[in-house]
Amino acid sequence: MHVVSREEMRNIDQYTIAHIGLGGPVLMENAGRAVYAALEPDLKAGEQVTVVIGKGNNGGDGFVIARLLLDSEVCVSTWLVADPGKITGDAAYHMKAYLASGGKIMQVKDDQEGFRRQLEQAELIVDALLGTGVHGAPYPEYSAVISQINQSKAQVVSIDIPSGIPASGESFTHPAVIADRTLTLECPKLAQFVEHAARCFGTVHVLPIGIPRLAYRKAGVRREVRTRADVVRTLPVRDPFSHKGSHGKGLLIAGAAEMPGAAFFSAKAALRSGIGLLKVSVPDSIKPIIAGRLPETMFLSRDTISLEGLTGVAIGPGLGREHHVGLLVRRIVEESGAMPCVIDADGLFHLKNHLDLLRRRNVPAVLSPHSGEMAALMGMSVKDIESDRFTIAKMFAEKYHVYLVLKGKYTLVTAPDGRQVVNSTGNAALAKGGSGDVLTGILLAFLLQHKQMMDAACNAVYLHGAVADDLVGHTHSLLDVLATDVIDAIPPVLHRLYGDIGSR
Ligand SMILES: NC(=O)C1=CN([C@@H]2O[C@H](COP(=O)(O)OP(=O)(O)OC[C@H]3O[C@@H](n4cnc5c(N)ncnc54)[C@H](O)[C@@H]3O)[C@@H](O)[C@H]2O)[C@@H](O)CC1
Ligand SMILES: [K+]
Repeated sequence: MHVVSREEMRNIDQYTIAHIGLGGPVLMENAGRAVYAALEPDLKAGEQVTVVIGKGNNGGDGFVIARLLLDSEVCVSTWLVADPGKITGDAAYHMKAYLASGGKIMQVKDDQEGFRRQLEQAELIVDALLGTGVHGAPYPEYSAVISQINQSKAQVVSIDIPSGIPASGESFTHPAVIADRTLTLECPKLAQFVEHAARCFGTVHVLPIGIPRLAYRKAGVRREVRTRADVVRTLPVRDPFSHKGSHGKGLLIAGAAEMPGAAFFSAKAALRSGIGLLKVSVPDSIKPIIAGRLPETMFLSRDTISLEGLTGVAIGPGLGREHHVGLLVRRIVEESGAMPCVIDADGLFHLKNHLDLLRRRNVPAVLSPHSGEMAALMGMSVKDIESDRFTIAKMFAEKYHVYLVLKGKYTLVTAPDGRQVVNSTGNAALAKGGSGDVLTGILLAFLLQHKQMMDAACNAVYLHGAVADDLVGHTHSLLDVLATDVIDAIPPVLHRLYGDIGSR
């Protein structure tokens, strides 16, 4: 499933209308029908439904929905923020069809009191005020209606996007509808995955409206949401004649005297994610503790690290920030140029003023910062990163020729060529020390087993989140999931994913 900016959505719509020949009114009818079908199961006879309509095509969708509601058992009332005489194009087409079907229109500006009473009675509000076409802060008459909607006790369902939200995920301070549910048309818009805006969406359902995939290709959209089907299609399948050397020989450089856990979490997660052979390098002082708990691994002393015979490396979790550690990180990044190299946590810290090393590698490195680490790498604030994740990630990955795994509620994986994938799994249980170390281990293991690095990174992130979802969905709460729980719960989730591969 693609994720689009406002301009990309407009280009997709235009291509579909101009070159595929599905007219604007047809797409609008499809949109309205899809929304109606999503609403229908919850509609109750006699329920007060208020459809609030703006001047553009989002309002046009509202007219289709209102027309279909006329023939249902609910009591529908339709309110316009714009002057009906100023409604044009496809929206006017559907306004006429609505009126000709027996529908009535009220204008908010003509009956403010009536509108206020209507919102008080309403059980469901359909927000078709503004969609992807909004520019800047909603005009005053729209802002007033938005705040009335937000004060109402009714359930609010926004069509395509909560009104007022800039679709491309730009930061904003103006009012926007806070929806209980958003019925997004055709495909998610960037704003859905950007924190401030994302909080306004409520539950999201994406409703196809019949746009052919060719239109996305023509519009050059290269951003997707990772689905379970994508993971099942791309997970590596083991050759029955394979041996341990076929599944990667990895080295993990992690841990410090005061941070032994990080090395353990990464190593154990790599082992649980299928790595063939794993060597671990930790300081000698903590080796006895780690070795006792990881009998499946071999150990390399920090003083004699060599990459010979290895097929991949991960460096960073719990490494510490001393000067000599920085030298090691930079040496490894340079020497591992011909194999995948995952860099996380303190590894990223030590790279901050040496990012050019990344560009010299033959095999792109995989960096997995959270927003704080990304902010430090870029010399920006976390807020700046959060408000423009997609652009910053793309710029960074292209500039330094890396796979960037920008962690967060919607972890975003960006390839060196700018392709982007938004992860769809995971929850706030992962907001805890140790979670990132687990991901580093899964990343290392998957990079050494997948054909494509992008698939490896996306599948690792998906699995990590899916395990947390599985735990919280069955036996745990958002509070009590530990890194060790995530590692231990990898097997049942992988088991089910591999169960689905049989039929691929
Ligand atoms: N063929 C298409 O383009 C389709 C569009 N669809 C719907 O159309 C929407 C996009 O339609 P539009 O591009 O007409 O735009 P919108 O309906 O999102 O809003 C733009 C309208 O609001 C006005 N406007 C712009 N900035 C404003 C502001 N700050 N305050 C108040 N009004 C403002 C503009 O004059 C324009 O009339 C989508 O979100 C979707 O709901 C769907 O019907 C599917 C087909
Ligand atoms: K809307």
